Amino acid sequence: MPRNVIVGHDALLQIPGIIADLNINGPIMLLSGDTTMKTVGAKVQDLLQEQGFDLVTGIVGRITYDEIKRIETVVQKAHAVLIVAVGGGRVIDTAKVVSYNLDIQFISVPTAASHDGIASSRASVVTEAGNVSVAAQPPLAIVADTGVIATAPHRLLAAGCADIIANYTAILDWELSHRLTGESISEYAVTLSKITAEILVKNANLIAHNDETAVWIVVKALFSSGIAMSIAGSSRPASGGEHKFAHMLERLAPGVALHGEACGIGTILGMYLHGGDWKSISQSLKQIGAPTTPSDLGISDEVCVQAVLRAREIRPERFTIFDTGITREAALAAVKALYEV
Ligand SMILES: NC(=O)C1=CN([C@@H]2O[C@H](COP(=O)(O)OP(=O)(O)OC[C@H]3O[C@@H](n4cnc5c(N)ncnc54)[C@H](OP(=O)(O)O)[C@@H]3O)[C@@H](O)[C@H]2O)C=CC1
Ligand SMILES: O=C(CO)COP(=O)(O)O
Ligand SMILES: [Zn+2]
Repeated sequence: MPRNVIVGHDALLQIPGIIADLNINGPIMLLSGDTTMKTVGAKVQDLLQEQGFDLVTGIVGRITYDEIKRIETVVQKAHAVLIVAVGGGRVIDTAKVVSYNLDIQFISVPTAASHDGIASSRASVVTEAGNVSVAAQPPLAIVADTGVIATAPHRLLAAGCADIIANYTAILDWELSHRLTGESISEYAVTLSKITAEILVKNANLIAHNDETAVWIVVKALFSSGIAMSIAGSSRPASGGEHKFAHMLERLAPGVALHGEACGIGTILGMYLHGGDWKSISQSLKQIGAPTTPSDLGISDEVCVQAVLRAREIRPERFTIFDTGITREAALAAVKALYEV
């Protein structure tokens, strides 16, 4: 669990103080993304350098095992003793794995409320066989500056909400697997994951505004969902069939959707296949401003059908509704239903 969680306006200003309290003895590695390095990354760099910290910077690319190895080498060459990760989910996940492998601490500084990996002890790594969920280091501290995050495009905030709404089907899938395959389940993780999604949906009208209140609500939900994953010791409470669909969609149509956007569509499909209230999932996503159909993403229905049919190829050991022998006709019907709301 993170030791320090700071969420609020101008939270970035507290980073030097947090690091000073650690009494570290050695350089700090600041990791960021291509875009975020030029804005928030540069701001954090200035703040730390003004306080005299010895700083090395690095840009993180696509999160693959090769990229993780590359960053590990950079961190080792710099003799860095702490990582400060400033960026979206990709940057934070990379820092989590690198710090775990090198046994050093890291601080999570999300620049967008776009994913629930802000606090979790898991990371999602892209491999040839699809995304794998690996054990990683939870952050020592989380610094979420609501002022900064509110300036990110609304698309990112909506994607974060969709990543939380995915908890509904992630839990249904986990319970299904518990009943059918005897997979062990954690009542605490299930309850926290469900409540997180419910609170978020209850506040959907506030989130549509994209102001600091909205960011505050979403960041708290992302944090809470990450803790559910840490309790479970796996991403199960927040990642079921809808995530397998999303990871397959990313493979079939790379870069067309943000992670959370693909998960949101996967959640409607998963809920439809479970026979649950998929229309209300779709309505909540629409209210928040997240995409709900393939055409919203600018892809064909057929790609979406293929992602439904091939979702079971991702992490086959994780049993979900997408692993129950879905026919092409059923997949077509599910994708068609996306346009009904
Ligand atoms: N470990 C876990 O439990 C979880 C992990 N994930 C993982 O997280 C990733 C998804 O996270 P997501 O954040 O959507 O993806 P990215 O980290 O790829 O970020 C998406 C885009 O948003 C940009 N961005 C970030 N912040 C800002 C900002 N303030 N202003 C403008 N642009 C910004 C990034 O720029 P830049 O070029 O700087 O990167 C990037 O281009 C996936 O890899 C997913 O698997 C998701 C959920 C849970
Ligand atoms: O994205 C996640 C939860 O939102 C977890 O990632 P995985 O699907 O890779 O386990
Ligand atoms: Zn996710």
